[in-house]
Amino acid sequence: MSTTGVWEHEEVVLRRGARSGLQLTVAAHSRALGPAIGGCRVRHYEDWRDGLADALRLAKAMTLKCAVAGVPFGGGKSVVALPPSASPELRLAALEDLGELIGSLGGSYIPGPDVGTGPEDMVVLRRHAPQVFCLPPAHGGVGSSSAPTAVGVLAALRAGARHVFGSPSVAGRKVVISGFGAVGSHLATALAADGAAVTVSDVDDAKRLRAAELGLGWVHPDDAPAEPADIFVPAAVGGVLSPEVISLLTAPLVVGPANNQLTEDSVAHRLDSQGFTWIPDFVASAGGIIYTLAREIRGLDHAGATAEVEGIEETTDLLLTRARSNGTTPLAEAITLATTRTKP
Ligand SMILES: NC(=O)c1ccc[n+]([C@@H]2O[C@H](COP(=O)([O-])OP(=O)(O)OC[C@H]3O[C@@H](n4cnc5c(N)ncnc54)[C@H](O)[C@@H]3O)[C@@H](O)[C@H]2O)c1
Repeated sequence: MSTTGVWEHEEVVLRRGARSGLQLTVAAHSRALGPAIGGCRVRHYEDWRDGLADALRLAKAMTLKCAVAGVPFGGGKSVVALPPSASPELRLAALEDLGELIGSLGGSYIPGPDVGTGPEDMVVLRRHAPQVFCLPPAHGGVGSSSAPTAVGVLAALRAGARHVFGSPSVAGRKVVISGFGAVGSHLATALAADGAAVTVSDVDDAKRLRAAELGLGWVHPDDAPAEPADIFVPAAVGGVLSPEVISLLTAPLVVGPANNQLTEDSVAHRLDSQGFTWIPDFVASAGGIIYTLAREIRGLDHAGATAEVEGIEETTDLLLTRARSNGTTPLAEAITLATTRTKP
């Protein structure tokens, strides 16, 4: 099972929105373990087919994420391909269209926020869809899952640090975080509080001031992978780990929340053979779904749900140990674990 293959999906629905005229995609990769869950991505693509490709890739990654996290759901994703500088009215019309499309699937795909959407947008989808995740607290949901996602990344990071440096502690370690957004800023403050020397990076240069206020270093995004560090944290967009970028990397441990970080699966072998330990993104970034499902489906309180997110440390530890003893990569071990769990 590769994470870059395209047509393995159970169901892919394409529709032109009646209100917006925009192209909508809902992809359900696998429902072997339960309904497909995954975020709703609303952004500009050069071509709507790039949005379709994104939905296919991301839905598959969600299948892996759910299976490794041990939650009874499958992988899905929805995408709205916006034109450049879409008006708020057009965006709202597209969300209404998408809600209607999701509603017509009868609960077999359940959306949550993703790039370009937030908890308030789930209120719009909920008008049509039987179920959504991460509604704002005022509407009965847990709201943004970026904080628990960061808790999960820190758990994976501790396991990685134990394997690479012999200690889970980040005190005195240099950490470079590429992407100073919702998850990246939670990570930066937590790691700095634990004694790490943190440098952040973002395409939005306006965030430089915030970094300085927090006493964090700053590096231009193009230079982030080459910045000398112990730990590199991809927390922006996917497709950042290419053979070219790896040739510049200095940090022996790479772990972060960005989805689909590798340009292709073979990059995992390249990372491994060049002495880097890369924790698969779908393992490290599962904190948001683990937390949200624990709260919204099982009714656990914040402490109980957070404790489940911390379990990512044990999962990561298991995968790294297996990779080391089997002479494989953490990606291969994670895919094996997911495949075992999703087999009929
Ligand atoms: N928020 C969650 O709960 C969650 C869960 C799982 C995975 N993720 C993934 O983690 C990543 C970060 O999520 P987020 O919620 O913090 O998103 P966000 O949009 O809040 O932050 C992303 C940041 O990355 C910056 N950025 C964009 N392109 C960049 C580039 N090329 N180099 C450097 N910076 C760049 C943006 O300006 C933004 O500040 C995304 O890939 C997301 O899909 C998030």
